[in-house]
Amino acid sequence: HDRTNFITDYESSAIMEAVNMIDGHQHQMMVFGQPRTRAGTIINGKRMNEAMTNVYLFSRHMSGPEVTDTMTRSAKISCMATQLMLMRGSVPNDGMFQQKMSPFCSMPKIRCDPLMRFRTVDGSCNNLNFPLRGKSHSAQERFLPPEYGDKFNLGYVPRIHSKLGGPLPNSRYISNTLYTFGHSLPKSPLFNVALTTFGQFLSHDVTSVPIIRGNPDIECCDGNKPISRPECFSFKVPPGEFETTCMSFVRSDSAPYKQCGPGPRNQMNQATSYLDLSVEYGSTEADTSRVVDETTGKLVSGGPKGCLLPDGPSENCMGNSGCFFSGDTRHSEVPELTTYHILFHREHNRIVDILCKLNPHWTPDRLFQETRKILIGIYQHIVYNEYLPIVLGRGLMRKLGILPTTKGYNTRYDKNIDGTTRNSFAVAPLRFGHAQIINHLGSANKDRSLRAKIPLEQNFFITRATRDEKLFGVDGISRWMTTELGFHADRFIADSIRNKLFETRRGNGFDLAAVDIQRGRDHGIPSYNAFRKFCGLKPAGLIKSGPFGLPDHDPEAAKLLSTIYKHPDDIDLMAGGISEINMKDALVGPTFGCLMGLQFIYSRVGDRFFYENEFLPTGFTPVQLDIIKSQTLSSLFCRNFKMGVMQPNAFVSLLAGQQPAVPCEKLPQLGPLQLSAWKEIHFKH
Ligand code: HEM
Ligand SMILES: [Ca+2]
Repeated sequence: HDRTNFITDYESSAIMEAVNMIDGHQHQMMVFGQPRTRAGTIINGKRMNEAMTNVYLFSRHMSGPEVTDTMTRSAKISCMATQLMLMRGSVPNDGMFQQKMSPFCSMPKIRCDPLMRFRTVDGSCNNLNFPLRGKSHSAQERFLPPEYGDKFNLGYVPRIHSKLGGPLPNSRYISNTLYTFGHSLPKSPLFNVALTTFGQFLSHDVTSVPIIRGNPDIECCDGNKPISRPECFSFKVPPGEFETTCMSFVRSDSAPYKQCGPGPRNQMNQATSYLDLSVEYGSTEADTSRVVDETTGKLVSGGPKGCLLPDGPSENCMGNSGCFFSGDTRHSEVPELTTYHILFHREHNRIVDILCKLNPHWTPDRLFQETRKILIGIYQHIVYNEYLPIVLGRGLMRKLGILPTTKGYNTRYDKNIDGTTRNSFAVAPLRFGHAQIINHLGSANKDRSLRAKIPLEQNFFITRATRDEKLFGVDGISRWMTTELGFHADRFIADSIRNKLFETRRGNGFDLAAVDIQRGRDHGIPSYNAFRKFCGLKPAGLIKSGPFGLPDHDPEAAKLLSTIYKHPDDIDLMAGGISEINMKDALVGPTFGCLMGLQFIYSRVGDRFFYENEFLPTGFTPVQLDIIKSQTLSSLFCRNFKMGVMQPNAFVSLLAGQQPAVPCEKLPQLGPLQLSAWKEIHFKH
């Protein structure tokens, strides 16, 4: 009994001390109630890097400070109190710690309604025993415990140390070496920009990690000099490559782990982890109420003819062509991505119109929910039936048991599986798509001939091309992106994002490939070799190709890795994974394949509302399910854009000569005839 009291004292005093420290610091960081000062403006006589504005647009806090700041505060207090206790030589007791943290813990205690027919907007209560699993604004899960650089491994310092002592190699140096030297196949022989961008759309559905915010926006470079403050992790770039030799990097924001237990920093995911089109519908009730017209159940539209996304605050985009609004704030990162947002937006509204005629007695809310459920079903089917078989290979999908059947139920739900997005998955394997990005944006005519073409870097967060119906517009862009071949998914990264990401003038941009590596270290992601072992793959013993070295790299990549890293256990997951030889019939190597495979098992098996589940009334009836399973992405394109003709497999370019173009009428339909499976027999009393 005495001992318990003794521990209680330690927990309480560490937590109280942490509260004072964090609140004091938070106060310094934020001038509450003041208008936000954006990057690019002049502060203390100095102009901040304008391209930072774009970084803040991309990695911003999607919800108001009341959501994220309280969440971050709890996480910081937990982490700091853990550190204080460890410094004093006491080990935190989980239960006691959580109990003492509860007044400062902003994780909601949720009660679920087991009879709830539709998935919640924020992902909570998907798992009835663990309501917070996969919920928006919570910490990502991990495959492996973090490896940070500070004494107690709590995340105050990112992963920075080599196993042999000294620092890890510089991220820009890795990018300059590994991502440029050698011979790339210039373009994929088959796959188009629509495949690349679908990956981005899906990424934004499952992960959205904000960077730490201050007011004014945090600057992490002072000219050539990296600024030393806890929020910063800037890195050097060689002279002459960018305007300055400092590349600004702000660390990711954190969220409490479970109910604010003791432990290291864990990064926050603002999106719901589930494949639930939160990109479109939002990840909080507040977001959803902004995108839905509650008088009709439709999504609010905008644009001159009312068939684009609604207008959003112009400060959320660059340029002077206005901004849009959608469930995810990154909608205008590139116009191809906006096109996907508009694709699903239009399909939602089209389905509402039909269901409304079939079921005139349905309320707008019922129309919204039923349509959302149908569209998520179609989307999940596209992810598992069309997208992932290309990325992971059909054979591996079958082996993992995640290939959908063509008809009927395929229930694999397991309430013990956690569908939450894994940190390392979002920071490395899922970013393989960055290698597929090409250097320009285009638009095509109905015969798929090129109509216009502009450098990609002129389009980041600029809505001009999307709105310009004459030259580009969603019709022109969708015809182009289903035709234009993407880059081969290998270790070579396009100039548009490796040297010009977010630039507003020559030289002030970013290197996304280097940032990806740096982000992995920021999140404490263990090394490539640690994940090889986790996957049951042979870890590299030496840094060279062959049986004793890197078994899944070609000699050229292995040689480059050996010039970069001192020790095989230093290799960053991103660098080691993306430079592997792709698996047969896949776009990723075995390590990324393993981690993506696992995550996509969890995303499916851990989702009680997964479309293939035989769970009524949350699931579909057999007839409804077969209609969902007949749908393809190409039919969605056809229904919502002026495609004229279309190839049956939307991701394989017509230029590949593998499939004939067919008239849209030949593709699967989803009209009143098919949707009559949703007609409800309504008994009048
Ligand atoms: C032109 C297209 C794209 C641009 C400009 C872009 C840009 C970015 C940027 C700036 C970040 C944040 C980097 C950081 O600070 O850590 C990011 C993150 C990410 N990107 Fe991309 N990206 C593009 C396409 C893609 C594609 C095609 C995929 C996947 C197939 C993808 C997957 C991801 C993922 C998973 C993240 C992590 C997001 C998070 O956890 O919040 N991106 N991207
Ligand atoms: Ca989601």
